[in-house]
Amino acid sequence: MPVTNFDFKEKYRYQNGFASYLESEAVSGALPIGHNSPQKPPLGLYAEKLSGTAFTAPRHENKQSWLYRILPSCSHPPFGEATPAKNGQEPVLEQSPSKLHYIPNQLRWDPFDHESDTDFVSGLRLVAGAGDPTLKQGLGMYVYAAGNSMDAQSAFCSADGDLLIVAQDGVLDIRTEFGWLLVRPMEIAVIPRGVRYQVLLPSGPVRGYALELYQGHFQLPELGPIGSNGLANARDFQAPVACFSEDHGSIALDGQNSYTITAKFNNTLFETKQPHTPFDVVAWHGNYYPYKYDLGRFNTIGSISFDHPDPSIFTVLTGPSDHVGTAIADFVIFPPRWLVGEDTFRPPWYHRNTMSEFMGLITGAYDAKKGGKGGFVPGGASLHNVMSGHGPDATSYEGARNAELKPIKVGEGSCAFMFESCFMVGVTDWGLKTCQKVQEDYNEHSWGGVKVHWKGMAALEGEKGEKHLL
Ligand SMILES: O=C(O)Cc1cc(O)ccc1O
Ligand SMILES: [Fe+2]
Repeated sequence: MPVTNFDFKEKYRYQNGFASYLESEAVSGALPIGHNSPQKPPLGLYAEKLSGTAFTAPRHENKQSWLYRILPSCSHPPFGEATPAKNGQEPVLEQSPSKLHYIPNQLRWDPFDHESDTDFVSGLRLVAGAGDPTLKQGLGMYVYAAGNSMDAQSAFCSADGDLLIVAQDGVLDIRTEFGWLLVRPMEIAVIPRGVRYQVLLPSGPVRGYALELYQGHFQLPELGPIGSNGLANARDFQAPVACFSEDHGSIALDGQNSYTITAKFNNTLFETKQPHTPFDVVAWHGNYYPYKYDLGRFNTIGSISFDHPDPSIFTVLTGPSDHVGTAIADFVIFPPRWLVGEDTFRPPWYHRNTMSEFMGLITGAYDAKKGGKGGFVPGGASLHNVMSGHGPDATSYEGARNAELKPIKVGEGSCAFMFESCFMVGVTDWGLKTCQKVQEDYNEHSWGGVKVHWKGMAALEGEKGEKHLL
């Protein structure tokens, strides 16, 4: 049996702060003092650097960590093609632009099915995406559904990007090289490019959403005139503490290797087997590490006078492009909040956006869309691609148009979210057809009933006794 130190280490202790320079040692004395790579690192460990940016990236962007581990991560035979999952379920990752469907229609999905035969990796399904991980450009939008923990002797990693996981149903207990993250519904986690991890399901099946950012890293949005606090506060992000296992087998790469490492590389899965656990990091320091965040801690800001603000005020994390203010991907939430706007149509306005908007619902209902069968429901999704017109469904519009404008709290017990991207996204075959969740009557259901409120010129003339035509 692998010897672990879980029993005497508090498994769910975290270190707080966003993009902080952190350090953690599971055995005291494991971190070299004043050195990164001494001739003989303490306790017989290997020093290994994990870079999240080019070595020469400017200081304010530079991301890297030093890992002090029992064996270096290169100690494995070459990767080969991944063996098909035992249950025949395979992840859906295909993202070549020629295989994506670019369509101007508004799309909405019924809740994606729970799956019992999959684990987190085989249960990953690419729904939509843009760009190309080989060029470190673009993003992928996923849903996942898993009924099983990943094998205790396995790890997954992606060379394609940073994965932001939105837990919708069920708990993810994520073991990473840096330590453990427990991620419950209404929490998110970010696993940076390259970090090895294993997803366990302590309380049964899980379902959720994920966004892989092929380019750059997530950061907190600028706060501008909001000031120095608000939205997602840096101190509420939590990073793991070091936690390791001692099972290092024999160093020989002899074919008797028991630990499977699955690597996602250009949206293709590769696999190798090594005799030693990948979770052998005894200590680490740096600013490139996985983290989690409880969306309940979001400090929501809104209008206290009139008009519905842009949803950018709800940005939790942003993956910036090279063009200031234009995101490869924003992660935005719609948490419970007070609406007090005077003489204001309070739900989102009708609009067409140069950005694409993929939305999901973690729990509850969204104030611009009906729930219920055929509506926007938890575990489902919608996509309003570049310039696809959308807005409240007819019922929500009429309700808000006629509502008494007293202060009300919307979204009590609910949380929708949006992955907003500057790219036109293509939908996969799985997303459009195989999943069989696309709501054929989305347009009719939502906007088929929008009424004409325009009184007509004749009535206006009658009312005012003059022509309004210029
Ligand atoms: O389309 C949506 O429902 C998301 C959204 C919400 C909002 O408050 C303003 C703009 C917007 O795109
Ligand atoms: Fe929108």
